[in-house]
Amino acid sequence: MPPKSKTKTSNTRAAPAAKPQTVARPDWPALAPVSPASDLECSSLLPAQILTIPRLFTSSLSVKYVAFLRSLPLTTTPGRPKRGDAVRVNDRYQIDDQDFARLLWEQTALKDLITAGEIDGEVLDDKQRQDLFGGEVLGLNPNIRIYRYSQGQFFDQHYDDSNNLAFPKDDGSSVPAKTTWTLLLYLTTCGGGETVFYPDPPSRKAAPPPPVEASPEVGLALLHRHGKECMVHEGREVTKGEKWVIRSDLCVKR
Ligand SMILES: O=C(O)CCC(=O)C(=O)O
Ligand SMILES: [Fe+2]
Repeated sequence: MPPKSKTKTSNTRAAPAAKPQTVARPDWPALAPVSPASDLECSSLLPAQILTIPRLFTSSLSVKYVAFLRSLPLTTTPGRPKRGDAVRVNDRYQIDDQDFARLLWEQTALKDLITAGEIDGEVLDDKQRQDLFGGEVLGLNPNIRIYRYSQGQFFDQHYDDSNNLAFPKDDGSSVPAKTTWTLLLYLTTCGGGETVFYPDPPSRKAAPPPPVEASPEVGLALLHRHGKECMVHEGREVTKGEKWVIRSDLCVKR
């Protein structure tokens, strides 16, 4: 059952990423057709905390991906989470795939939109962009996670941690990096399944601001700040259909 109360759980975290599988890379379908960055917009759902890019994946690409992702060996959440880990009830596949992370970054409009730093129609300068993304953006975390939530499945309230990694460069070397924002790319529209964020009250005595909800939409990319400045959030129970998500993170130089 999903949580009844919407009160904030103080220190629940998403379980740390499991060790990437040492299996062959999936034969990911070509990332086409995609819309050019000039046809898309990056807007704030909550300024400096949550960004959205509708139609990052076209609907035909999303449909193609869902059909392909079904063929992957997804694993249903193992029973009880470890102490302190959030309850997540869904089917998941995870792989360390730097080539796919690079394609997802470069062949969709993501790289152009994020590095151009045009948000809500305003172009950020270098300093503003680095402040927003937590440093010099390198690309996407090679740790790719695929989620399928069927009816009744959900991801309980938690925070997402920032992780350190060695970010792979084209020449085979790597740069010290850390993750600063979560990327959720929704491939389907479903009943329920909203990703809901609970902003902190401005002071201890103030009433908590209303939650901010994002409903899964075909091809919609959502980015949210994580690590120290992560808001408590959850994936609400899916009530109809299936919710498919590709998850990665923005990486910056450490
Ligand atoms: O599926 C969702 O809506 C939320 C996923 C999430 O919070 C996570 O991957 O950490
Ligand atoms: Fe999360």
